[in-house]
Amino acid sequence: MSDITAPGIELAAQAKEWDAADELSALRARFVLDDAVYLDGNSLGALPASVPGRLADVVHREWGELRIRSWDESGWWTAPERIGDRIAPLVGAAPGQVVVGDSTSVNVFKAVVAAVRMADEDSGSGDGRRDEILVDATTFPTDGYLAESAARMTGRTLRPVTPAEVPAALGDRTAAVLLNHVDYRSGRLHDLPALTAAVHEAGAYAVWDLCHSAGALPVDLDEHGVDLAVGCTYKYLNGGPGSPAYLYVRRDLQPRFDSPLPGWTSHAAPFAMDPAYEPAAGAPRGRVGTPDILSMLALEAALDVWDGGGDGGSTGTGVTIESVRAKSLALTDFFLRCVSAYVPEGRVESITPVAHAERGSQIALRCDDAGDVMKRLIHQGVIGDFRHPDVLRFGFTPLYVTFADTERAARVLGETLGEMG
Ligand SMILES: Cc1ncc(COP(=O)(O)O)c(C=O)c1O
Ligand SMILES: Nc1c(O)cccc1C(=O)C[C@H](N)C(=O)O
Repeated sequence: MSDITAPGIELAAQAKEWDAADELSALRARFVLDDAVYLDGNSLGALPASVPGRLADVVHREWGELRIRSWDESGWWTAPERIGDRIAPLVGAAPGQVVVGDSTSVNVFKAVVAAVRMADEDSGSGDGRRDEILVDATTFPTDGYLAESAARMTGRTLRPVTPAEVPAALGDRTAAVLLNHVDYRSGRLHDLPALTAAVHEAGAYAVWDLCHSAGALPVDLDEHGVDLAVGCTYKYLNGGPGSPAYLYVRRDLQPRFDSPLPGWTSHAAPFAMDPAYEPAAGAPRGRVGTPDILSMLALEAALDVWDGGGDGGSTGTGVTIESVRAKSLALTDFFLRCVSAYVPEGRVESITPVAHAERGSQIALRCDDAGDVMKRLIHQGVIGDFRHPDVLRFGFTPLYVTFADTERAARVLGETLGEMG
């Protein structure tokens, strides 16, 4: 039914030209995709083609045949820190500072409590003089819930403020600040370097949630002196549903990282089974219990996409986060251009900033009847998601989303809204 208009022909031709010139275009073949336009990688990344074979090997050989020996011989025991070191370059961290495990929610709790304990240690007496935790008032709810519990447990007050209000809210009462790098709803990218510097200026600790930025844009944790960071691996890192999250603890803070969940796998000598707890050195201090090996090794295989692996390296494509960011911005710019060409005037309003410095890798459009609109889009093979009460969210994963996908998504959106009147 699509009646491509003159601007439509021009946009479709433009998409074709950019796809042909795209240095990342070969990567799409490394994912299991169909004819649908998949713009929900900011919720659940697509399946990397390397994962099913690797998981079958883990199940049949490593578990089925080697059984208990795999903890050593197949490297299961050290998987959390080994895979942490695979994620580290994607978030600008030198090796030895990222450990994989648990959910983002659990890691938020560990990081916020540990940050407050460090603030207590700084003030000497541990008397709770720094009695406030600031939290992003617009955060994905789990971070707010966990920060509230962390505050209650450490005897602090939780103060929700928007990221823009953080500099003015900081002071000598602030112990820790929990922020999102990219807002899950609007797609707004917050100024991590400036906000981290402001938190430090106030003598407090910065905890960043990287769920919506890691794998989509440079984070540069080490360069900006971030204290602690957490993030999930099932969005832009394509680790699979419920794949384990990660925790970054800056190297010089590791000896002071006092986990509120000191499980036995974070012990310096776990197999000594010592009743007295002695924390491991380095990133493994952030571990809790037995790692979830199946999910973790699926994630490890998924990360092959980044280093030209997954196909034996035959394409030899080393993917840089900078090239991913450049394509992400080109895709979201192009989507906004196509939306203004195809969508009836005034029917949607972008709540994602136009400025590149303030944009993550998604476009969020405010739209009447957004829930109904998204159902119709999905029915026509354009998969985004709906966020209550009126937001259409479209996530752009540069590893597999094309410019042709982008043009088609906007065109179908325009047609759908045109039909709905
Ligand atoms: C910013 C942010 N933090 C945390 C989470 C969720 O964490 P968890 O993996 O613990 O469900 C999400 C999405 O689910 C998120 O978008
Ligand atoms: N983690 C999710 C899940 O288990 C089920 C459905 C959605 C999710 C999500 O990741 C939601 C996502 N963080 C968001 O930005 O809305």
